[in-house]
Amino acid sequence: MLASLGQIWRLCVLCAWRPGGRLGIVYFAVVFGLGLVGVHISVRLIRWTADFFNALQKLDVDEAIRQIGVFFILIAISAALNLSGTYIRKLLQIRWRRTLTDAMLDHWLAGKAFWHLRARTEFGLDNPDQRIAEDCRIFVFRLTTEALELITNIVALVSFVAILWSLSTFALTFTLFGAEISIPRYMVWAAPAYVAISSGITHWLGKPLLALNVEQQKTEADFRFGLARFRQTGEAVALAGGEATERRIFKNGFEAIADNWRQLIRRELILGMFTRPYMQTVLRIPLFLALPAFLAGKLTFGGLMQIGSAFQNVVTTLSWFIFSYRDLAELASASARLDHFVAATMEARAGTSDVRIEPSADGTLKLAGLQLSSPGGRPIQALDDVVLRPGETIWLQAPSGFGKTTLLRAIAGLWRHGQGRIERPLEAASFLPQLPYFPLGGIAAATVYPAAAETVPREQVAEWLRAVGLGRLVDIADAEAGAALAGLSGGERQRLALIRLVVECPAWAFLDEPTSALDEGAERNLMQWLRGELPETTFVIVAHRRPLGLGPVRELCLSAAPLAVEEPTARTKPDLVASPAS
Ligand SMILES: Nc1ncnc2c1ncn2[C@@H]1O[C@H](COP(=O)(O)OP(=O)(O)OP(=O)(O)O)[C@@H](O)[C@H]1O
Repeated sequence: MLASLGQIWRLCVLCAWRPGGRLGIVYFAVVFGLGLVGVHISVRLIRWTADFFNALQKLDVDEAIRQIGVFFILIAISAALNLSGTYIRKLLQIRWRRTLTDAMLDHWLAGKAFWHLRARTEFGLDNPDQRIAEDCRIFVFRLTTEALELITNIVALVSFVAILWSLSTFALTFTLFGAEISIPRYMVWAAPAYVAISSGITHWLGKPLLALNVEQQKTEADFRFGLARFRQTGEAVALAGGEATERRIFKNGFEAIADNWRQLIRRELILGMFTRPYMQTVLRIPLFLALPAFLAGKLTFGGLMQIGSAFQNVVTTLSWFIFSYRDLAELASASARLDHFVAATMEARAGTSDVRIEPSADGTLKLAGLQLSSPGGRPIQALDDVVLRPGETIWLQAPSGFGKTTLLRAIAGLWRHGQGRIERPLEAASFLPQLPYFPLGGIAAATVYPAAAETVPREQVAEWLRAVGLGRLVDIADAEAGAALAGLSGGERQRLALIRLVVECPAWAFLDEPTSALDEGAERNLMQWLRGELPETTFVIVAHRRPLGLGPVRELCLSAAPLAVEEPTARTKPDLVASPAS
């Protein structure tokens, strides 16, 4: 309980104290103010109940008609308050959802936490995308609804108890085991006692809902992610004929949803078996309790209805916890997931590493004592100390799985597992991964990524596209690129991605198998064009064959780390072969 309150508080600070979120506090105050006026109207309605029923008892037609008019005015005000309160609350919800989503995106992107969190194993974080999209929505929606109701209910409770106190002047007198017992103002004590017992039962019955809600959100997100991933990898599945396997995976994913759902609805049913009759009886109980006083002539008919109405309001207000239990459980589970998300991103960012990255004083790239390993500690690659000088073109080669990509990740500052020192020039470096990423948007946006499409002149983009043999994309450079990009061959994608280097114009470019899908002629032409565009750039290229078209190449050969590759012929001694420039 205290842990949940702490989580909710931390998230509230994220919503309300960020730029754009503070105005939400004003909205919150306005909705709260409207809620207070609403409480006042409810109090007035209790008095109206007495006036109206007393007029009926006295058969006073004029007064009864006047009270009907008063009733409609009160209801009209109440409806206006309710509608305007709901409208402003929704404005508040979108505002705080935006600030909370911004905060979560900041946490996810800062310090490349998203990269460290990409596998759920290391930090135990599942579906970060769902936490940002869905849990932020649930949290803000539930928070603004439940918190406002809670505060308004507390104020309302004070008002209604005061009325009940002033009306319950009579005592309940009865005989128990020969002793006469009298409980003064028993209507006032009956209400909290009734609700306290009921709340205890509700909490006892509904407690498992919290864990079940968390699990439900996780299974739903896993299923959705599986479908989205399938959409992206459809071609591989179609070619492999993997539909039956995919079907089985989806079936298992949905079974996990359905299994948890069954447990959830069973638990809700058990809770409902208590809360449903409670909701229905709560409106009748006060009449039964006040009946002795009415029959003894201590209350008028109007007084009976008024006290019944006051009691109902007290009990309904006190019962907020019971009625809202399911929603509160949802708020608590969304808070727990978001809080865990924030903690995991902070932990991922703060993670220390024995692979030290330091600025290089002389513009060279130095690797010293570098031994990278897998997250589990298995040595991956071995490399003797080496110095790479500006202006060189370096070909980094080794058999598959020896750790070439991992080395580039370490140089980029992403890979933390292992030890050693990397001295890097401070100037901008560009990294091109094996599978280039294409963002949503037009061809132009995909071409100049990560720069924004608007920052590069259209004619320039067209010129580059023609230069790499993709002139046919020029006419649709601004159109939605989805279909056109899906139709690009592997080699065409690599050509498109290489344009990005020209946009960035880096001092150092680290390329991971940039031309693996191109024939030698196309590779030579493309790389000659690239060298012409980037005469000063130092290229470090991971490839299985000697890069063409970039002039003299220095070859670095990565060797297997001890026990890194389970082959009978694997070398056990690290060795580095640096051939002279050729
Ligand atoms: N996140 C990870 N967790 C565990 N092992 C990993 C992880 N990433 C890479 N590895 C392992 O590290 C080793 C080196 O992988 P890497 O991708 O660097 O090889 P590579 O030389 O680039 O291979 P290829 O030429 O096939 O692309 C492999 O055995 C791989 O399974």
